[in-house]
Amino acid sequence: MANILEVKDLCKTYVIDKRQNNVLRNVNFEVEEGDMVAIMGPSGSGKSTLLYSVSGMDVPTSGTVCFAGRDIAKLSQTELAKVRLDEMGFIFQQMYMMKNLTILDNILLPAMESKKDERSRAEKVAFAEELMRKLSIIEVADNDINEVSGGQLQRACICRSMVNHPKLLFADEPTGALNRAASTEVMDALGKLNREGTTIMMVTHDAKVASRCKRVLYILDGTIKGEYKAPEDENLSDADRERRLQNWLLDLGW
Ligand SMILES: Nc1ncnc2c1ncn2[C@@H]1O[C@H](COP(=O)(O)OP(=O)(O)OP(=O)(O)O)[C@@H](O)[C@H]1O
Repeated sequence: MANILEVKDLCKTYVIDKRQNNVLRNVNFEVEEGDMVAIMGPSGSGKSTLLYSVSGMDVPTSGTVCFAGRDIAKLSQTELAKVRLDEMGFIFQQMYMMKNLTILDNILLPAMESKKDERSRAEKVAFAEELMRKLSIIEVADNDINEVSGGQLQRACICRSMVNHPKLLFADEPTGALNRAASTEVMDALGKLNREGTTIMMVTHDAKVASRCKRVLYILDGTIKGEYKAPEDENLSDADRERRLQNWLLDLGW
């Protein structure tokens, strides 16, 4: 499989009141097409900064980020905005949705903005509905955003992030605002999309969530301290997977 993301010697420094905060220090990693990677680490270790720096939402201080073979620092603002709209999907802990639109219309928004393809509105609607059916939320298509559960709303955000067929889905604490049952629904949805070929990179502090990923990168003080590969044995239970990851994290001082 080809690499969809290649990160080399990535550094990010914030300067506040002349004090330097070296938040990311020479971070190196790759994400292959079809992968599902979790970034874990203590609060303040740089997880979100890393996600934002590699997805073009923030500008690194130094180092390179190659997305689908292109160095994103070399793209103009317009080109980067187009790449982010057409080729990347984003899911956040806070589920930013437009209050005056239905769930379906919210999901359609990025498709309506995109100039990538020649799909008619009817084809875009059909695809949005297909995604909603896949993630079991088709029954709330015409609901307002305050007429659905937290788990349904986050699954709607996932549909919205998928509507332009992204090459890579970025998620920042996608289950952070959800209870355990809703969190399981969301991880089931992301797992299903990954098995169908979607590449996913997410930040999470939750080992149960991370244990559903194929790889875990552990970041501490802005440096990747270790990489965990989930066992491929399909007979392992979810509890076993979580226990193994927990043990690995404990060894790293989690
Ligand atoms: N825009 C910013 N300006 C200045 N400092 C920032 C900014 N964003 C983040 N930081 C600092 O960078 C460091 C890492 O923050 P970051 O949000 O990446 O950590 P995190 O691992 O995602 O934490 P958490 O798990 O608590 O969300 C922190 O010290 C934070 O204060």
